[in-house]
Amino acid sequence: MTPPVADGPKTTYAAAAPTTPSKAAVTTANGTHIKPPQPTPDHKTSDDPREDNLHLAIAKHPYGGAANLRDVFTNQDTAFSYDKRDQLGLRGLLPPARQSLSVQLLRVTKQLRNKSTPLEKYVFLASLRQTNTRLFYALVMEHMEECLPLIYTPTVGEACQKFSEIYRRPEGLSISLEDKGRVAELVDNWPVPSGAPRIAVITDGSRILGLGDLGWNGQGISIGKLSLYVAGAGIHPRATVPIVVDLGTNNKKNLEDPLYLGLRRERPGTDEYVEFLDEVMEALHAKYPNLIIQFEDFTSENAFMFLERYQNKYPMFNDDIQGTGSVILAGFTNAARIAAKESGKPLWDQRILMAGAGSAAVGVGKQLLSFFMRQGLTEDEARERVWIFDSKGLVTRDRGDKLPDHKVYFARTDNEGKQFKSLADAVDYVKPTALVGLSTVRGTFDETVIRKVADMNKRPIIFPLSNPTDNSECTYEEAVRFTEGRVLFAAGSPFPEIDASQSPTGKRLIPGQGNNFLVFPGIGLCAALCKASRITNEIVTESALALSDALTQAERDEGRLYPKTDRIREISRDIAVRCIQMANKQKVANDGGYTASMDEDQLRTWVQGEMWVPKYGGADDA
Ligand SMILES: NC(=O)c1ccc[n+]([C@@H]2O[C@H](COP(=O)([O-])OP(=O)(O)OC[C@H]3O[C@@H](n4cnc5c(N)ncnc54)[C@H](O)[C@@H]3O)[C@@H](O)[C@H]2O)c1
Ligand SMILES: O=C(O)C[C@H](O)C(=O)O
Ligand SMILES: [Mg+2]
Repeated sequence: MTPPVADGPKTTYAAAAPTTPSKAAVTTANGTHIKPPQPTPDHKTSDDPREDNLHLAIAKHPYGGAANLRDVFTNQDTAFSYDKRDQLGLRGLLPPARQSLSVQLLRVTKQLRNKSTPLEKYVFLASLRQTNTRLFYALVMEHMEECLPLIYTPTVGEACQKFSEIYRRPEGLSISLEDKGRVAELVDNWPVPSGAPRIAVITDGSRILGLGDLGWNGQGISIGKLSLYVAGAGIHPRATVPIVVDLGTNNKKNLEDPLYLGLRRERPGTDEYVEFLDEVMEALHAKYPNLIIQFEDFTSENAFMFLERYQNKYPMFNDDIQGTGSVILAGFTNAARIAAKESGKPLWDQRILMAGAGSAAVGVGKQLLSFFMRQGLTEDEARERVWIFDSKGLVTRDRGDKLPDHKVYFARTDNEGKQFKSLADAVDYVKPTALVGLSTVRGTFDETVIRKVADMNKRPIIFPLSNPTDNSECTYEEAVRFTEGRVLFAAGSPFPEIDASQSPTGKRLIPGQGNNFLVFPGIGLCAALCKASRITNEIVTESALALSDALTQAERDEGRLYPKTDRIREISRDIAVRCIQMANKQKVANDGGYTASMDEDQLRTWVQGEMWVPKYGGADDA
């Protein structure tokens, strides 16, 4: 993600030999025999030099010497062999000892653990990524559960709030409104000598987690999400582009902060905004036609507007609407199965009350409809089982305020003129089996609310999903205490487990983390590998079903609703496989029939082989 050395000739790349399953001819649905396409070394579907696959092998740096130490992708630091040191002119530029990646890992793990605050750890990890990318990813992958809350929620939230203050080196692409009319030039400046970037995460910084408008500082979110694409789905780090579109900020604190690195102006009106985003999307797509663009942390109205505007035009998706919808559908399905089994009620007999009516809540609400519809309910019957509640109360058609478009679909018409201003009153009225929190407000699920839902249900489902941790509608400890340990729980940010000795049930209790990071890497991996021309709603729903199916019996026995996070690569691979199959079914895969020609096992082997692994030597070596 960090640009390579700015001066000197560019690093050259060559594609590594891909792993391809051996295949004989296959019979198509219409009975003709086709030989699977013989993939070129990088599965190119055209001769366009930008159509590289995920393996971007790095050849020797032509200028050698110190350039190899400064290029974050080729740097091996103390692991450079003595031969390589001679070959590259590195003698004398490194300490005499030669150490392996595993010894380097011991050192950086120690250095990480010696930092006292999460933010210091974040800065340490960012500096490592900006110095030796492979070592950074090896560290993150070896200690996934420890590093995830540092490079992602909750610490990434604090990092974004202080992003200008903790700035060390530029990372990613910053496209500001002042670049209007010349965005293509900026995109051209992105340093990828050969091979194309495959995944971009783009934010305008206007709604970072539950922390509001952070302006340019939101770039930390794009970087954090893409780190998970690499660590969690094996996208090559060189193939990722974190983007912030800086249109100014309405955050006074930032505007008055002398260290703030973004544009010092307030945000423009919608027309200017849309015109600018159109230019950005056109420029990115023109240069990189297969680039998958993930929209992240836009204010809800803009999130919906851009999804509608671009989803049938570019390979893009909105993570907060679609990724969140998918991950919650998966966890909810798993929770509902447990609740139904223990209560003896039918699986579809769920009533979901959502606190929050923004992009995340409406995205989740819409995705949850497919849960009910798979049980045989019609769309209208399914919709009747979802209530949304915002800062003004239960969302009804006759509440008296003008509802934005995205709330209208779930606005109730069956409330007989009654309005419900407090969540506790809404709980009495709705009698929910499940509470889903996407309100950004800590304490929304207070003791009264949780106890009411606990009284109504044998196994209440409570998902406080707002991020970061301080914005979570309730803590795990509270949910457990107020339900005597009966809660089926998932939160957006990680919460600690409850030890058997502290647990009201006498058993160890494990909270779920219902966060879109469990699905977006797999969706993106699918789209990048099959060169999807669109990311359809069906692909997103398939990612939820694949995630739900990924839970093992051992994980179910532990009471988990989601797979363990240290299995993220396996999960992303399996999600990618199912999504590629769906992409082929929907004819949006654009790889010349290559992935369509494989059966599921072959596809899994191939996807696994395409996933980048941080190591020295081999294709990636300097
Ligand atoms: N877990 C995940 O994977 C995930 C994914 C996406 C978003 N989120 C989180 O969801 C939150 C919301 O995101 P968004 O884009 O929808 O934001 P948003 O600001 O558009 O929506 C917030 C909604 O909450 C409502 N609200 C405010 N105060 C409330 C209260 N006291 N009670 C009930 N509702 C209240 C608002 O009226 C609004 O409808 C953020 O904190 C974000 O971090 C989590
Ligand atoms: O970034 C996250 O942790 C999840 C989600 O996309 C959010 O906006 O909160
Ligand atoms: Mg988000």
